[in-house]
Amino acid sequence: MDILEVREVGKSFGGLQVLEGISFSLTEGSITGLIGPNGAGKSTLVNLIGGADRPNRGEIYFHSLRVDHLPVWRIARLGLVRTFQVTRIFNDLTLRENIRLAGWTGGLRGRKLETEVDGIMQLCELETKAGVPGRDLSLPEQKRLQLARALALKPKLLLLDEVMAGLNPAELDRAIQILRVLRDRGVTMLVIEHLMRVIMGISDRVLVLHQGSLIADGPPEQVVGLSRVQEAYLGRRYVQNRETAAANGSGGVSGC
Ligand SMILES: Nc1ncnc2c1ncn2[C@@H]1O[C@H](COP(=O)(O)OP(=O)(O)OP(=O)(O)O)[C@@H](O)[C@H]1O
Repeated sequence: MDILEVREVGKSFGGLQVLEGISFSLTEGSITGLIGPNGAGKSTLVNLIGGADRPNRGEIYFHSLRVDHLPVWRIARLGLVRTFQVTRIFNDLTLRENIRLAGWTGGLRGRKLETEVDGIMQLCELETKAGVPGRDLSLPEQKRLQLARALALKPKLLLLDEVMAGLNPAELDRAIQILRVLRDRGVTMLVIEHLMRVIMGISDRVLVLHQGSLIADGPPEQVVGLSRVQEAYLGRRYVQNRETAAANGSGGVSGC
């Protein structure tokens, strides 16, 4: 069953057309990677889906309910939650207070709120940091707190905007593992990420944006092998050289 439907969405800023004719659906319980070169329109698209901005054209449906005119807080209460590229946490509050505040904003109270916070800290491997102020957390801990805060809003669909940037390989593996657990619990995810290792490791499907249009949609291995996707990332000349090298039997370079 589809949890999200984006129908012919377009967005411009002044005279700049940033997104045009974007249409796709997300199946419940899936992880979809959203990739594309810098400036392709990925964050803008996620802003529109999460309600932080309005499309100029088209419609967005969450569980068949039209949401593109609703405020962020109402969309979040429906279970459509996004994280931000830049970590947004409260430095003066402890880690636990940061998560509790998010849960409170999402409508949880009393014992239910505390139990939820405990479960999220355990999942995100943050229990030992419960009393540490936001400002004293390491970057990986701040990233996991960002995810934890989003989870406290009880998302059905989670929009993750580059939550793994700056993590080392071991921390990436941990973060990927957490996302897999979330999927097993039924959370649908749309993941913006420049790290192909992450995209290839967790996505059931990959969407590719280039200059405001969707240029590919399919299983990860298939999508990264498409020459139009490699051209978008690496340029036409690079792809032509690579194809010539392959035809001459001189090997190739792995794409993207
Ligand atoms: N509020 C805004 N006003 C004007 N132009 C904007 C605004 N937001 C985004 N843009 C422009 O829209 C285009 C797409 O930006 P966007 O941030 O969505 O790309 P992106 O694919 O997320 O890039 P990156 O991978 O670098 O984060 C860029 O040309 C950007 O400068």
